[in-house]
Amino acid sequence: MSHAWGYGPNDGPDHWAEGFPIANGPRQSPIDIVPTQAQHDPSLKGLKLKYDPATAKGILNNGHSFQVDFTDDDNSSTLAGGPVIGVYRLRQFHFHWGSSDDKGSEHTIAGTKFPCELHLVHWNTKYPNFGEAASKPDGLAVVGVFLKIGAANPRLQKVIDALDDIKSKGRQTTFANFDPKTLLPTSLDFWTYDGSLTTPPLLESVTWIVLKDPISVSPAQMAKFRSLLFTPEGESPCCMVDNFRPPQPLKGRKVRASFN
Ligand SMILES: CCCSc1c(F)c(F)c(S(=O)(=O)NC)c(F)c1F
Ligand SMILES: [Zn+2]
Repeated sequence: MSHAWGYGPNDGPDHWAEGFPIANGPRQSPIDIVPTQAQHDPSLKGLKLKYDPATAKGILNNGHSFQVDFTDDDNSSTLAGGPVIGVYRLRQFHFHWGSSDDKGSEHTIAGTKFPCELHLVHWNTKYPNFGEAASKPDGLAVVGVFLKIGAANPRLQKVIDALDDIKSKGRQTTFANFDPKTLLPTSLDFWTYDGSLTTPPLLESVTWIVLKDPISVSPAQMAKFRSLLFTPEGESPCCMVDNFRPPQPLKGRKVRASFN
């Protein structure tokens, strides 16, 4: 039975538990991060991110978001340090955003929503491949970065310029020579907690690393995100907006901060 899911009134986050009962599990994501309730953990190491631009492969409209995929058959692009043990390989990055600037992020900060959130997905090299890792409690590490409305972000422009080629679901094109480190804020201060994928299959395999500082995005750049379609060519067009899951119950989890 196919578990078709989306973000609409009939297949959106309120319905996901029908096909994915883990949606009501103990470590679901995203969450509302309350800075005053996060505990500074001085034992947390600094994030070690090493990304080789040559590993950038392609950009795809997957019908839920768009993703930039990376070759992950060696340790050319990796995450280590921070809250994780060992080395995690970069698999892809993608975004979640709103239909207007007052919503769009998945994580929130003391109830504050951002217009967009970037996710960089990495998998633990103690497992043989991404698929195996995605099913293990320490299998994935996702770096989340908030985007806030401001000046146009030149670091986003190469991604934005590719969107015209992937307007509809299933469209993809090459996307070479890109260093995702250029998308990160100067400070790598972060909050971390144990969570899940925020889209089906909602696997509880993600160590979340949410950066404290946002990067900028302009209204015109956000308009380009919102010009994408959830739908394939030939179907009545449905704008790709509001592709975010709302915050989920913390269920006793602790959020740690790498900073004071
Ligand atoms: C079967 C997963 C394919 S890779 C992937 C993804 F495509 C995705 F969208 C998210 S997310 O939950 O939406 N954001 C963290 C992930 F975590 C992922 F690992
Ligand atoms: Zn995501």
